[in-house]
Amino acid sequence: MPKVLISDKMDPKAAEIFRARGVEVDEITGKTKEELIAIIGQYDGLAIRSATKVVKEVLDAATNLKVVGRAGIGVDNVDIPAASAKGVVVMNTPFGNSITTAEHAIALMFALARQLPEADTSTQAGKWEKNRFMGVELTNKVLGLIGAGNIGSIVADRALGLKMKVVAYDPFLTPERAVEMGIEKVALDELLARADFITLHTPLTDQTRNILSAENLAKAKKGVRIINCARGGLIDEAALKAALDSGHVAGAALDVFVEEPAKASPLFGTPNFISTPHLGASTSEAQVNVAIQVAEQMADYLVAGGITNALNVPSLSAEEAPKLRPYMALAEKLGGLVGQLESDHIRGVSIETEGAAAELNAKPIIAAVLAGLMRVYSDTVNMVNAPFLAKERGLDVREVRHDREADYHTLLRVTIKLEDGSERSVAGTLFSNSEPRLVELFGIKMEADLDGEMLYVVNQDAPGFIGRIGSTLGEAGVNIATFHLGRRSHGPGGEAALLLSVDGPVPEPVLWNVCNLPGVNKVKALKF
Ligand SMILES: NC(=O)C1=CN([C@@H]2O[C@H](COP(=O)(O)OP(=O)(O)OC[C@H]3O[C@@H](n4cnc5c(N)ncnc54)[C@H](O)[C@@H]3O)[C@@H](O)[C@H]2O)C=CC1
Ligand SMILES: O=C(O)C(=O)COP(=O)(O)O
Repeated sequence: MPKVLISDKMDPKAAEIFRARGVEVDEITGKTKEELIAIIGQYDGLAIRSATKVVKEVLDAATNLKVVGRAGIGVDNVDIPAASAKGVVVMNTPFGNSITTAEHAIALMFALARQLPEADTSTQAGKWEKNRFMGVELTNKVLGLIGAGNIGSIVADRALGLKMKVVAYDPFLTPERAVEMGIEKVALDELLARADFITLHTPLTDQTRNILSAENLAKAKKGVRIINCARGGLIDEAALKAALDSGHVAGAALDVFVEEPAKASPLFGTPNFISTPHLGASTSEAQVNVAIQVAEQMADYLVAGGITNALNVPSLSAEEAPKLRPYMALAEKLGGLVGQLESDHIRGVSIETEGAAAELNAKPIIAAVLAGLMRVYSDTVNMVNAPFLAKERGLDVREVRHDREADYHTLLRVTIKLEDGSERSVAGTLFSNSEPRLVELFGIKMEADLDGEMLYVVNQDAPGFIGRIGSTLGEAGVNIATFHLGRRSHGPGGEAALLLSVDGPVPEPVLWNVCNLPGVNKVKALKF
């Protein structure tokens, strides 16, 4: 039974779903990195929010881990390249908390416009400072969105309802989408020059880090008010403090900080500064949404191999999965065959599909070929890390779809390009739409199941050879389960190949005996 650790506070629905789906679950929150490293080895899945930092050292200790599920959106607390290299799927729940977070941004915008927290503190202190708190109206003000994705577009919609004018800086926002949203797409400098309020809704990346730097804050309109419900690190906090002190920025509301938990920021106590402790996603509705989604997605993967909302591997929808699964099994076997036969000299691989196979989503099929191919280098290779490892090794991976009449209703061909420029190709099909079957091996037509322990023999076609190999194996107590043969030329006497499946591994001395039989050119034990 797969086992999941929930390491951040999560709605109880998550644990309920895991258990209902046959996944064992432990909820242990608030662990330090060292404590997490000590226990992570026993888990197949790790369900997190923003507090758990899934860094490389944690992943290195996670010897059984298959999936990290983020009950929320931002995954900057997960080392995704390290997870990919370890073959761990990283998934999030991209929509479950977006309305809630957009509402928090709007709440903070109102709070800034009317100085609500300070007015509340003063009133409850019995001061009744009616003349101290003069606010600004939102109607007709310009709201500058930095990032107009899911959350940004909900903020825009709500702001338009408040009769604000919305401008957005987002290099990936198409002009058509901007028109559809009723907003104006602008360059960052123009946004800075025009916005009365700026709200940030981008992920934290190398491009967005310090997007509101000292320089950009200086370009902002005097009296601007800034809201950040996205990530600490998007604003230079020291520069923001200086701009608030000088009055260039009239107010700032931060839900997120460079360092969290933020317990001693220089911003604390600054007039017109409002903060919340990363509450953007904290409503009961959003937390139920993300808990249900993350548990369903992780259970789908751990129990049934379905992949939804993964950030480092192509998705496999519930509709696609049953159709693709036999192809992925075929792809992995063909990759495994060429990998075991030619592991040392492969420079490139081309994956060709024809017939029914050419209609399918090729990404999972390619990943499965690469996983089979590279399993010879490490038995921890899987569909997640295989494309990553292939890239790291400089393997040239190509996909070709053929739209032509073929001998088989569906065919997958894997061709490897070797160091010396030569190519070798294997091909397979599906029998009864579900059973992977080899149909061609390095130019020799041959039908075989690639399954269990096998022996590959290349020999000179000559009478009596099959009898000799049968007796050599029989004398060593190796039972032959199936026997497949083919030859390169149509007539006798050329190169022939044998694929035998055997009931157990063939011991090394027996392999040598087979190798020493007259006419044998090559022998290789294979395992599928
Ligand atoms: N405070 C909180 O509790 C929460 C914070 N978040 C944060 O909000 C962020 C945004 O979430 P979504 O809107 O769902 O993500 P999204 O992926 O739908 O939208 C992000 C937008 O940022 C844009 N973008 C990327 N690089 C950019 C750049 N260099 N300059 C300008 N725009 C750029 C993208 O094109 C995209 O449109 C998340 O990455 C997460 O970090 C999300 C949920 C809750
Ligand atoms: O979903 C996100 O990106 C968030 O930042 C929410 O964070 P949380 O799950 O509340 O720790």
